[in-house]
Amino acid sequence: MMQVLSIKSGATTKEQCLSSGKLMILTGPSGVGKGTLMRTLLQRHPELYYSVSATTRAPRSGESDGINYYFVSRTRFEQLVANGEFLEWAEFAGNYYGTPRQPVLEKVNSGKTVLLEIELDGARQVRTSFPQAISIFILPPSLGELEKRIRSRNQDSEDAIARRLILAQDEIKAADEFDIQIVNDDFETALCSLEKAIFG
Ligand SMILES: Nc1nc2c(ncn2[C@@H]2O[C@H](COP(=O)(O)OP(=O)(O)O)[C@@H](O)[C@H]2O)c(=O)[nH]1
Ligand SMILES: Nc1ncnc2c1ncn2[C@@H]1O[C@H](COP(=O)(O)OP(=O)(O)O)[C@@H](O)[C@H]1O
Repeated sequence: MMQVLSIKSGATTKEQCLSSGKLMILTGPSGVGKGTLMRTLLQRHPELYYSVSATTRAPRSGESDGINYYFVSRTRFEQLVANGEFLEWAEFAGNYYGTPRQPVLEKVNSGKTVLLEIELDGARQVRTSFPQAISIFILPPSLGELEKRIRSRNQDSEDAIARRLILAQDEIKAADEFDIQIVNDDFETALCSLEKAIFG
């Protein structure tokens, strides 16, 4: 089925013709388990395409450039914004994050299912540019459990944790804007719901 999409690129707007590819947006507060769900999903379904974002955040231990993120300086990120290289971008907890435009469009146009794991502001931008995108919000069983998970990861400073917990409350309030809500309480159950959302 052919779909005509309107893609906003900075000040310009252009139309793209997509074949059967699907664009899935996955959003949820920090620590809810998005990364863990994504990793497991990609292991089980290597045909899915995960969009690697650019960020100005410093790499965490175990993260690699080009795999988890493209780690760039603020200056470089701002150049990429100015060149219209991002499908969407946002500032989150003091750092920039953005989705490289070209690979996502190429993969969707070639019929692939593309997964974007992005925060709320970026998700809103993509939903405006791609109304056909399917958006999923991952919820924690409680705020207390969310804090436990962020801390158990043992990767963020107290300041980063505090910022993420404040942002989490606003993000959770927006869950109803999304097409599908999944509570990540039992991991396997959440993964199964995610698979249903993606594969129907
Ligand atoms: N808008 C936007 N958000 C992103 C992008 N990449 C990652 N994020 C989001 O940025 C937030 C922070 O990510 P990260 O620093 O890896 O922290 P974590 O969510 O606590 O693991 C998360 O909500 C991510 O989903 C992107 O390309 N664009
Ligand atoms: N269903 C779950 N139950 C308990 N712990 C979980 C669950 N899902 C993820 N976690 C743990 O929560 C922590 C945060 O998960 P992570 O995937 O890094 O979150 P996010 O990418 O959303 O910030 C990790 O230690 C992960 O192992």
